[in-house]
Amino acid sequence: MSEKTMIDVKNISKLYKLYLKPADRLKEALNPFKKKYHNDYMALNNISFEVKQKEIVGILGTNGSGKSTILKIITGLLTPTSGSVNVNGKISALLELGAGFNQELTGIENIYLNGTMMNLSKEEIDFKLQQILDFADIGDFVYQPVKTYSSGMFARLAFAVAINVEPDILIVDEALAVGDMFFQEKCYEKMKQMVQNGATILFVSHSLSAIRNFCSRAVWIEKGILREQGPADEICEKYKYFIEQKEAKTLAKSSDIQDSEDQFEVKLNNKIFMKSIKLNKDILMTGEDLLFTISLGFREKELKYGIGLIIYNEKGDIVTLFNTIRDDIELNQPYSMFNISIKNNDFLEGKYFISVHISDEMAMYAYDRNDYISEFRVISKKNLRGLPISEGYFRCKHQWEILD
Ligand SMILES: Nc1ncnc2c1ncn2[C@@H]1O[C@H](COP(=O)(O)OP(=O)(O)OP(=O)(O)O)[C@@H](O)[C@H]1O
Repeated sequence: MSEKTMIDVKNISKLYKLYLKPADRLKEALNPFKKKYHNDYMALNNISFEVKQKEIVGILGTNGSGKSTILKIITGLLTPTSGSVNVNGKISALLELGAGFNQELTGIENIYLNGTMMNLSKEEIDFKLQQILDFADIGDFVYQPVKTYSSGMFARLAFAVAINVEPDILIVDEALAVGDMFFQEKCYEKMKQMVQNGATILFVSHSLSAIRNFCSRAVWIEKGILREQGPADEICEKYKYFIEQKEAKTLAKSSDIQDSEDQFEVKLNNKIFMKSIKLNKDILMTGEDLLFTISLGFREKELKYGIGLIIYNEKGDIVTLFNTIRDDIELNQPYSMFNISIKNNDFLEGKYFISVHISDEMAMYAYDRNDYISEFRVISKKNLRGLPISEGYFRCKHQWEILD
């Protein structure tokens, strides 16, 4: 492996000033006695790491730990409060879905817009256009404004552009999470090829299995502090154990919580945020009813939104998900409480982790994301001989027909 350093992050810190009300900013600026109207918040605290050429480095950490902030600093979208970043080559970044795209322009126009931003000439983009369209594979939608795209289509186009502009460094922030499995596989394959040809990849994901299978090394950032870095599987093991302990504590706390109490710290910037999630049971048998109750808070009333509940297994793979957008349920006014019920659950033996995402109605922008915020344990039902009724994570409802 080449030893050339492609990204050198040195002692990066990022301090945010948190104002309770927008007016406080002005009050502070005008106060003759320099009275402080804000709280300091260290989103990143003295982070250092290097990424060498042809490495695939995964960044992990719980929600709000600073993963996106460090990526934005590396790509130059944010300036650090202190420290320095040296980048050796052309970066192509897939950060928030939608960043770098103009919603009013068509897919094709956006390809040209993005190509130009990556310093490609019109001729170079003409040359790559077919490749990009083939990879995105979204048919005639490329002639429609991207605001009409589903989040999956959007991810396809954004990804197709990002990898086809031949970057030295590709930075991917959770962008693949919205794509379908087939497309994800295609992207992983393409990224592996890029690395063989000399590219370097920095990759944020909440999926431990994605980091374990895809990355050579991992950097774990927790609450703004670099907790560990090293071989991906080693760091994933440590992180998994950390999450388990953390969730055990959350669960113990959540069973004491009464109705009106907010389970999570209030997020000052979110227009919509999750206040709590409750489960009717945290240990249950296959076949019992499962009920999730999610309560939300709103800082704005005129919003369209969607809620998704994702269930992961212990490896971090998605077992299933429920999403109002995918279920064609329109939410266009503040509703403070939601029940999701699963009758006669089909889960098999194991521990399952829950994430709750609240997004805009296109699932492009996350108002609030709470990953691994709760869990439940399922005990498999046994058959008459005492054997578990099946193996795996899920047993579909089915019927045997004996025909002869
Ligand atoms: N513009 C901002 N002003 C104030 N605080 C901010 C701002 N942007 C981010 N933060 C805070 O900085 C912290 C780090 O945010 P960041 O988005 O980098 O976390 P993350 O690890 O990417 O989280 P997630 O996994 O939820 O995407 C969070 O607590 C967030 O609320």
